[in-house]
This record gives sequence, structure tokens and C-alpha cells, in this order.
Amino acid sequence: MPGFATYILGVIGTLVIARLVLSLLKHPSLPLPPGPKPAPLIGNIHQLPKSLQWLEFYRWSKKYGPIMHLSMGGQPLIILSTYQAAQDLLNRRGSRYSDRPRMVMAGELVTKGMHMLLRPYNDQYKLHQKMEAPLLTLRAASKYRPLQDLESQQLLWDVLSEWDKFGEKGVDFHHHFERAMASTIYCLNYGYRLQTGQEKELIDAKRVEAEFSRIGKVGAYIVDSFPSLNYLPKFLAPWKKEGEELFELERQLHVGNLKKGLSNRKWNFSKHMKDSPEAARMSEIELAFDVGVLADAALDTSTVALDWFIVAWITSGSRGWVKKAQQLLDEVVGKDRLPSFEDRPKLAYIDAIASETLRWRPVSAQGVPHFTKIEDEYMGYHIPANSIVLPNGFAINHDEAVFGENVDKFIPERWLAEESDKEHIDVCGLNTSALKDLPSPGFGFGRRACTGRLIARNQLFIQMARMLWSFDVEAGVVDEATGARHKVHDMDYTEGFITPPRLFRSVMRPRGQWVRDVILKAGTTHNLDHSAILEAAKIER
Ligand code: HEM
Repeated sequence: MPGFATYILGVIGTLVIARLVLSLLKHPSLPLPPGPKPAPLIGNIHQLPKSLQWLEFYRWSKKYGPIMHLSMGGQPLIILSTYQAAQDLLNRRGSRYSDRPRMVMAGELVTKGMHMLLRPYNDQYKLHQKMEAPLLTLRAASKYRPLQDLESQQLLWDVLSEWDKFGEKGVDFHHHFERAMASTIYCLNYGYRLQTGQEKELIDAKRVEAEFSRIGKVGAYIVDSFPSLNYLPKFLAPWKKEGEELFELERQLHVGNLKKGLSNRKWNFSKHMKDSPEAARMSEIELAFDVGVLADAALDTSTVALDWFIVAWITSGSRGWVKKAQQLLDEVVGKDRLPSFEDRPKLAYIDAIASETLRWRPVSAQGVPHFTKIEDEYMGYHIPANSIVLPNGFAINHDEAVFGENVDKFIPERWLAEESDKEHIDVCGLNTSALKDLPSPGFGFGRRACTGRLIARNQLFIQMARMLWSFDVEAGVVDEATGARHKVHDMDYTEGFITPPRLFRSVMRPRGQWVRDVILKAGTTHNLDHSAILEAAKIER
């Protein structure tokens, strides 16, 4: 359709020129932050690599410094590459930097302004956050641990069963991590568990997540760079039909789940939120999206972190950290029961492994973009109003000034504190006095930082502790058809807003007969009634 292409190019050309003229009319006294030289009109768009953009940005930061400016066809993009810069702007100047960029496809067409992660920072956003907050405090997170205990017991049963079935052909660990997290969050959200990981709700949720990761990538849709294109009629804007279909998929999933949650006799997040004073000021579909987005946000992130944990185990475990963790687990737990949350104060090393996983391979290597409507100054540079501000997740988590030397290496010890006389254990059992007070940029920044991080941390602790206690994970990717092994590479990323490793099956051999005995004795949890756990977890008003 050459006519259509010429028309679109014409519209884009006009928009770019208009933006350029506007930017030339303003003469800030300070220079823009450095960055690769932009071309006329299109700016730096042509220099963006097709894959692993964040890695290229990281390389550029070595040349241009902690703050860079790119022009995306006139749209300023500020990239922050050190923890200090992200802390100074996104945390300390949070009132200015907590907005989100306008994302026409993901934010407006596909989720109609109801996606919590994409909402602009305004009163409506604060209302939604206020509704969710009581369910996500440290004390609240501590009450969900019995459920995480149950689901991680099931995880071990599932992994062992698959090992017994497929042996050297390997275990699809990703599937089991995903089921365990999905079941935990669906049980909290809606009161029902997911036993197989093949349930329709989860399949739809995975499609929603995969689409979100695809459409949320910088530059995925032309209309995100040039929002005025959305005024085009439908027949000239093919993305609109796609947006409608994806919205419908997400609407049905979230509204259907909310209905299940509300009609469930057991306590759950849907009921708690529905009864809140804030919910009285929003529609049913808005509420459904809030609860649904909590599930979406939990699902992929925690699973991706656990997938990278397995990659770290295979590619660097022989350097000693796996052996150290397993020796500690054997000392603290012994060989006749599973590790539990009660052991956590003595297992700070496992929490160090979790922190190192999130640092070494952040769940979103590109980082989650913030936005500022107000112009600003930083380090002698001008930050224009209406800039997208992207904390580069990979760069910040590899900041030597914060995390010390050898940031490319997986070293849990970097999180361990000197021995102290005063022990401090938090209400979730985390031994904070045994761990250094280092930041966790993997959970984002300032007022937009991840609200589910405490639940996530508990999930990572119990699953990592139990996997390390139970199995030896052996080097090698197992080809499902042939059973042949290949080498695992620790930079074998897939593309997207969330950045998982390329998936594979892996050999997960029980460490001994005692492991088999304990897992089989604990048994499958499918027949256990989780009502009592949910009732005990109930958050009172
Ligand atoms: C290892 C697991 C997780 C990681 C690494 C993670 C990471 C993140 C990151 C980087 C952000 C964006 C922060 C920013 O913009 O600065 C975020 C936002 C969010 N996360 Fe998580 N997350 C995890 C688990 C969870 C869980 C378990 C939940 C829910 C129970 C959750 C709920 C949310 C929500 C609702 C937001 C949106 C916050 C907002 O925009 O105001 N996350 N998360």
C-alpha cells in the first residue's frame, strides 16, 4: 500500500518538524546531557540497536557518563546509568519524576488507562495505590508465608515427579516456578489455586503478559513515538484493531477472575479491595484491572528471577556459592525436614543469593520508564519538560560504586554484613543485621517502586532455599527431543520489557535419598484445604 505509507510518512514528517521547531524556540541556558550525535529530524532513532537496547545504552554510558540524552524524533529520552543519578532524580525528586510516559498502545488502547504500572501520577493513581497498600505491607506479607510454604512444597513435589519421569532429559523448571507463583497470587487475589499450570486463566494471563512485554518495549509501535497518529481513522491505523482485541482478552480475564474472587467464600484480595472506601469511587472494571494487574505484575517477574537463579547456578555455581549454601542448609535444617521460614534468621546467605540474582540479572534489564512534565537541572545539564526518564536496569545494577568489584560475577557475599552484636530480624524472618544495607534497584525507584516486593522477597527466599536443599542442578541445557546437552550462556537473554533467559530444560538430581524421603513424606498439597490459611491471612481494617 504505497499510498498509505506515503500518507503516514507525511504525517510523521509534519509532527517531527513541529516538535523540532518547538524545541528550537526554547533556549535553555544549560546544555542537554551528552549522548550520541542525533541526525536531523529523526534524532537517534536510527542508532537504536534492534535487540538488547539496554546493553548498548550501558556501553554508551561508559563513554557519555551517568546521564545521557537521546532524541526519539524530537521526544527527549534521558537515560540514567548509575544508582546515584537514579536516586537523586527518581527518589529524591520523586514529586517531579513519578509520572509515566504516554504509551498509546499499551496504556490507552490495550488497557484503557486502567493499568496500575502505566497510570499517570495523579489523584486517581493515589486512590488506587491507597486501596492496595494495606495488603502489601511488611506485616501483611508475613501473613502470606504459610501459603508460600504450601506452594513451594508443591514445587518440590512437581520437580521431583518430573525428574522421576524424564530423568536426564531434564525438568522444565520454568513451568514449575511459574505455576507456584501463579497459584500463590491467584489464591491471594481470588481464593483459588492453580494445580497444573495449564488452567485457562493462566494461559490467558500468560498471553496478556507476553503481549504486554512486547508492546511495552520502547519503539514497538510508531503511535507511541507520535501519539497524534492515533487521531487517524481506523482503516489508516491498523494498531487500533489489535488494541481492541487485546483489551477484550484482558477485560475478560480480569473481570471473570474478579467475579470468581467475590463469589468465593474464602477471604481474598478481591473481597478486601471491593469493601474498601476507595473502591466505592471506581467502576467494577477498574477494580478488576487493579486486582488483575497485581497478579500479572507478580507472575512474570518472580518467575524470571527464579529462572536466572538457575542460570547462575549452572554457570557459576561451581565457584562455590552453591556448595556453601547447601552446607549451611544441611547444618541449619538437617536432613529430615524441609527448610522453612522459621529457619530464615539463620539463612541470611539465601537472602543474599536472592538479592544477588535480582542484581546480576535484573528482571527488567531495560528498566521501567518514568516521566517528568517539568523541566529540571542535574549535574549542570538541562532536562527538558516532558522527558522520558529511563533508569537503565542493567547499568544501575552493575554500578561498581555501589556493588563493588566484579559486578559481572555472581557473588552473594557482596550482600553480607560484618558480624554485629545487635541482631535484627524483621517480621518476615529476614535477618537484616546480617545483610548490608545496599539498595535494590531491581524493584524500581521512588514513589513508583514495586509495591509487591515484600511478597516477592518471601517467595524467592523459600523457593531458593528449598531448591538448594533438595537438588543438584547440573550444567547443560537438555534438548527435549534428544536429551543432548548444550552449554548455558549467562547472557542468553530474550527480548522484551521483562527480560527472561532463553528457556531450557535442566537436570535436577535429588541430592540424596533423604531428599526423596522428605518430599514424598510431605506429599502433594493438591488435597489440602487452603481456606484456613486465607482466613488466617485476613487483613483487618
Ligand atoms: C522478583 C519480583 C519482582 C520484581 C523484580 C519487580 C519489579 C518491579 C519494577 C522494576 C517495577 C517498576 C518500578 C518503577 O517504575 O520504578 C514494579 C512495579 C510494580 N510491581 Fe513489581 N516486581 C516483582 C514482584 C511483584 C509482585 C509479587 C507484585 C504484586 C504482588 C508486584 C506488583 C507491582 C505493581 C502493582 C507495580 C506498579 C507500581 C506503580 O507503578 O506504581 N511486583 N515491579
